[in-house]
Amino acid sequence: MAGYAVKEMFLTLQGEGVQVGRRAVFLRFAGCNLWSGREEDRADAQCRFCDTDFVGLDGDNGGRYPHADALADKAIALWGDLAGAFIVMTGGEPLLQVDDALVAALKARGFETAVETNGTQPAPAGIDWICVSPKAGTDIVLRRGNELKLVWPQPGIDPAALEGWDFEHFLLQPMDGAQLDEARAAAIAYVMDHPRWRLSTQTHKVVGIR
Ligand SMILES: C[S@@+](CC[C@H](N)C(=O)[O-])C[C@H]1O[C@@H](n2cnc3c(N)ncnc32)[C@H](O)[C@@H]1O
Ligand SMILES: Nc1nc2[nH]cc(C(=O)O)c2c(=O)[nH]1
Ligand code: SF4
Ligand SMILES: [Mg+2]
Repeated sequence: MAGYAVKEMFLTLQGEGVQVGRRAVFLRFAGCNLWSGREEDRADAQCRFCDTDFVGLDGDNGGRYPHADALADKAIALWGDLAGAFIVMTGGEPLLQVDDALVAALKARGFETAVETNGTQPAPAGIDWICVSPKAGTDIVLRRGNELKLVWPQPGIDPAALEGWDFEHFLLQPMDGAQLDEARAAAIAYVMDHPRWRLSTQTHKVVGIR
């Protein structure tokens, strides 16, 4: 179907990664290629630890946007009349939907653009900040960008094997879920032994914002 399927769009602070703490519009696209988003499918999905509801168009400012200008107009309205407009495109898997027209429409409104992606899809040119978060057992085509943010622990991925990829920053993000305390301890221990890597905490969950 034509246009962009958006789960939700809201103003918050970037909670993760090297850009943590920045005021940002979050544009969450509906749908992902590694999980249907239905709980009954989780155990058989390629990505089984997802912390996000990306199903449907029913969130704040969600819906089907017919063209890039409509989506970019809503995004800049959410940012408001301040300098330094910054947008993070996420999902779901944003690179199933982000295209040249959307990147151009966001830039025309003054946005600096960022994307959070699982790396299985190529990225259109012109995105200012690319965060790739690889998932074990998937074919990663996007092996360059600004930050590589690996959810940890993930059996089947050796961080050392990723260090040759073309990223400025390498981060381990503890896997949220029933074993979060153990995951955080494991991530800290890994970083203490491997200083090329740094810890990414999901700060939005700690401070109580979206
Ligand atoms: C919900 S994903 C959406 C973007 C894209 N599909 C991806 O996976 O990168 C956003 C970020 O949250 C991370 N994430 C998902 N579930 C998580 C969990 N249970 N604990 C920690 N990080 C998680 C992902 O790895 C990714 O970096
Ligand atoms: N505040 C906040 N920061 C985030 N950084 C990445 C997120 C995501 O779900 O992609 C996220 C999110 O959901 N909320
Ligand atoms: S790839 Fe991203 S959006 Fe898709 S299921 Fe995994 S963490 Fe969730
Ligand atoms: Mg999130």
